[in-house]
Amino acid sequence: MTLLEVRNLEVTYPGGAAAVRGVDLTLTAGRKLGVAGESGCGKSTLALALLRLLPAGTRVGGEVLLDGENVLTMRWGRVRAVRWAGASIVFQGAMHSLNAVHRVGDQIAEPILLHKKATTAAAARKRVGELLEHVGLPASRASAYPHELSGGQRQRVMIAMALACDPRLIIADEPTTALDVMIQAQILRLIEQLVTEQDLGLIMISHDLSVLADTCDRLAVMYAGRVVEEGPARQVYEDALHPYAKALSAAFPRIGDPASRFAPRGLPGDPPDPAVLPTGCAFHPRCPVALEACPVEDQVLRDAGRERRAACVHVGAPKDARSGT
Ligand SMILES: Nc1ncnc2c1ncn2[C@@H]1O[C@H](COP(=O)(O)OP(=O)(O)OP(=O)(O)O)[C@@H](O)[C@H]1O
Repeated sequence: MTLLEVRNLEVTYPGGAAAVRGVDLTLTAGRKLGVAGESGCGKSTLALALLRLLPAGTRVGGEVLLDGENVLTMRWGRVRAVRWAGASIVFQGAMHSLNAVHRVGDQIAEPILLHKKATTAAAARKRVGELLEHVGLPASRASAYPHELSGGQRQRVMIAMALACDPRLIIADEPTTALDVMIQAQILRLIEQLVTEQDLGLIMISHDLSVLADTCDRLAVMYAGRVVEEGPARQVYEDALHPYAKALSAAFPRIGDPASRFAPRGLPGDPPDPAVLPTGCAFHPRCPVALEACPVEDQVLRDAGRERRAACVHVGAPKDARSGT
């Protein structure tokens, strides 16, 4: 069953930065969608837009259908009910997301009481203990302050908090970026396990394509606010169709491929300023296979077969148009 359907989502910040442009995404319960791309491509903006967490004055268009209800047009009272209980976000860097002066148990209990998942303090404490154990921490850690926990433990607390009101969708924005590799792997396995056990939907955001390819079923690669490629995660990672997705995946060394370890290929140039985007395909100034038409014609996602889509003139184009300039 479709859990989340994003249709033609557009986000423009005050000042004119077009951070998300015409994004369409679909997610089914129990499935994991990765969203990848360089810093500034609009990943976090997309996550924030899904739960209407963007700053006042931001222009948002399109539809975000969560269990069939459009989050973008619902009343604020309903939005507050949907946050935590319908969908919740795990942000990167738990130290900044947790309040340093409150015990972590009290912080997890807050949404539980607010959303009436427990009506007494004792029942909320019991639920906090269960949640902590569920994410691999002893219930007794509820009395700890954030600084008394390791980075991995704090991120487990954030995950427990995200699960507190039994959401159907978890949005994890760089959930392991601040952690060392061993702990990162543990947290990723935990998230995967919880998603499968509880039949949740997961949107995981990362600049690291290899992490997403390992964790997710499908992968969407963003560039300048647009999804430029979307498809089965391993295929997009190992055999990308869009030149940007190809460059991004080549930037990560592969286990078992010593050549790629020593020669990661970077992409020249920087992503464009979303307030002043290049004409045509926004990737054309950096694209190694741009054609004459690319500065003129914008590209949208096109069906590329085998459940894959890409927004490139070379995908689904007639053969004689495929020679690069
Ligand atoms: N509050 C804001 N006001 C104006 N512009 C913003 C605001 N927040 C983000 N932006 C701009 O929107 C664009 C997308 O930012 P966003 O944080 O969504 O990218 P990202 O892909 O998540 O990057 P990162 O990986 O660095 O978090 C960037 O150019 C950023 O500068």
